[in-house]
Amino acid sequence: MAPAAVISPSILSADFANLAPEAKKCIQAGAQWLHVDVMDGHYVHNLTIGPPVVKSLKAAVGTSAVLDCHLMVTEPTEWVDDFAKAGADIFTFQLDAVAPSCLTSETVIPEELEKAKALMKAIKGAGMKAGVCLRPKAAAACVAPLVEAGLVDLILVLTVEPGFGGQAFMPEMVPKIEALRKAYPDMDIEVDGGIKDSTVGAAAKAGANVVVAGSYVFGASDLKAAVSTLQAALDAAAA
Ligand SMILES: O=C(CO)[C@@H](O)[C@H](O)COP(=O)(O)O
Ligand SMILES: [Fe+2]
Repeated sequence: MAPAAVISPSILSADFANLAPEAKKCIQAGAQWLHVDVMDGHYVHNLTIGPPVVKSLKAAVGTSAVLDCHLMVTEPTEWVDDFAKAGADIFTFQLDAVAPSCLTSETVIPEELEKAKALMKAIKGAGMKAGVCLRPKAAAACVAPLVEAGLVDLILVLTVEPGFGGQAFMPEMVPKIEALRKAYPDMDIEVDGGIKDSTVGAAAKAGANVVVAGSYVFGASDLKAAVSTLQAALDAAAA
């Protein structure tokens, strides 16, 4: 069965002084997940959200939304337990943070592959779903041994360089989404970066079933209409 369509607004573009009401507005508008961009100032030059904020967000939304945590950090392994305790549902890490060979080769070198596998086992062992993120330069083929090992719950395709919201969608990432959907018909494939009314169709038609959108959703004059537009594009692609 094809995986369910999901909208995951990125709270990076929310008003952090009003995070709980902003999150609840998204849920009331029909969003099923909330995307939490975690940046450590090392992997990318930005500092955002850590476990205390995830804990408060979880307390505010309970089980009404999945907390979809996207970790752009240099040492994801160090954060598994803290995010699990805070209430993260999905822990997605940058594959190149643990396996930099994915940026220059279609095959991850064995030592790095073992590190990625150990991390994913730890994520699942801590009770979270394990996601693997491919930044634009990371080769799609590199996820194959991880999927074959049964460790991948979600593949996130970044359609911008990591670090900031509000960047332009990279259309050259569409073939990567298509290749992953062809290889993994039942996998949650998430697209993240520059998603709005004019770009969501291409990502959805290529096979993404989970769409992240930050500046489009929180910058909209009508947040509910923005979420509905994204949902309609996913529904049209699935039909
Ligand atoms: O992970 C990232 C950026 O590194 C994203 O989740 C962005 O925060 C999405 O923002 P928009 O491109 O939708 O404004
Ligand atoms: Fe993200």
